[in-house]
Amino acid sequence: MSSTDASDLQLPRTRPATAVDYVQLMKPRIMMLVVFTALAGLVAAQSVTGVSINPVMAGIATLAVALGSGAAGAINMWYDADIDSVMKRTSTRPIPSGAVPRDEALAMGLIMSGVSVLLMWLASNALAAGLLALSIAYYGWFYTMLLKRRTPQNIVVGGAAGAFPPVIGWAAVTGSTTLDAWLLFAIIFFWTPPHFWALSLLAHKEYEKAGVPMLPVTHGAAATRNQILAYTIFLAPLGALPVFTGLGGVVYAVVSVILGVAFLYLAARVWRSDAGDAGAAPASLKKAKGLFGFSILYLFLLFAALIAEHGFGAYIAVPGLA
Ligand code: HEM
Ligand SMILES: CC(C)=CCC/C(C)=C/CC/C(C)=C/COP(=O)(O)OP(=O)(O)O
Repeated sequence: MSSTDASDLQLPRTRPATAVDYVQLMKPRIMMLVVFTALAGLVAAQSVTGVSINPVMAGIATLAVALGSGAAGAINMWYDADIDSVMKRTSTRPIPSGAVPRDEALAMGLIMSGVSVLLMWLASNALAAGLLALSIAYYGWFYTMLLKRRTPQNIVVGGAAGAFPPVIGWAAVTGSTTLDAWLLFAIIFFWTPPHFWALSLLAHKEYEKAGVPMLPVTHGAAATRNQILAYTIFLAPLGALPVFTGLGGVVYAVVSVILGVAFLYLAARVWRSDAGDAGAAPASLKKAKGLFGFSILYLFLLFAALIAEHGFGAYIAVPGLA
């Protein structure tokens, strides 16, 4: 099977599926961060614009983002079953391990996509629902089916899928988007390359085996380390930019500057190392792993600072009682 055609791979069921398998199909840990960034957009929009939505509706809109993210994950696993069977990291996923048949994962992904978009529409408005549909299609179709197997820029262009959630949260409140919402989009967009390429330095042999043209496979580890540093140099000040638009206050300013400096330090350590090269020192691989782990903490803390600053008070505000 060519790595650009996965559509007719058959993987028969070889063991009964458990609830855990269906949860895993939704990429739950990634879903949590996706939901968190959407929640930050929702909370910040209420605080900045003074518009508040019914807390039950806010809860349903947040649930819709979770369902949409899970749906996109299931569609990704349906299409990528051939790649996932080849790579050690992904070989125990529900489809390659023979627990869930591919067509079942696809059906689940499609049904959940429809339900999530409909829920979002009912709970908020057409713009938020449209943006949610766009991000599901962006990850499930554009990134997974068109970009991933074709170009080493796959995750740069495809990264936009994961950058939509704060904009969706913002739109769910106001029915529109502003520069601040797109600034949050830009932060996640420029965060994605260092996030993923740090991991790809450790996993490049696996991607090579699976025929996926990730940057270290096509351009080598040194070029990947350069790109990681370049994106981080751009991301660090970008992460602090909300302070200058009024979206971020003192808490956000302190957090974003500390996080930006730490990210730069860790990216520079990887840049100076031989991580990803043939016979790389174990210490270098540890540095790349450390950068990958920190990238997740970075995004979590940055958006936690936004939520802290704009306050859960706005999120739970009951119209008429505020
Ligand atoms: C094109 C974009 C992205 C790519 C290619 C990518 C790739 C990956 C990969 C390969 C892993 C390792 C998973 C594992 O070890 O099994 C991972 C982990 C993770 N990613 Fe990303 N990611 C992307 C975007 C995002 C976004 C937008 C978020 C959330 C906002 C995110 C959140 C996470 C989290 C929380 C983990 C750790 C949980 C886990 O290990 O499953 N990622 N990512
Ligand atoms: C609201 C909404 C629909 C959000 C969806 C966006 C979303 C879940 C983006 C995450 C992108 C992601 C985890 C890519 C993983 O790459 P991969 O699939 O190549 O990684 P893998 O090798 O682990 O499968």
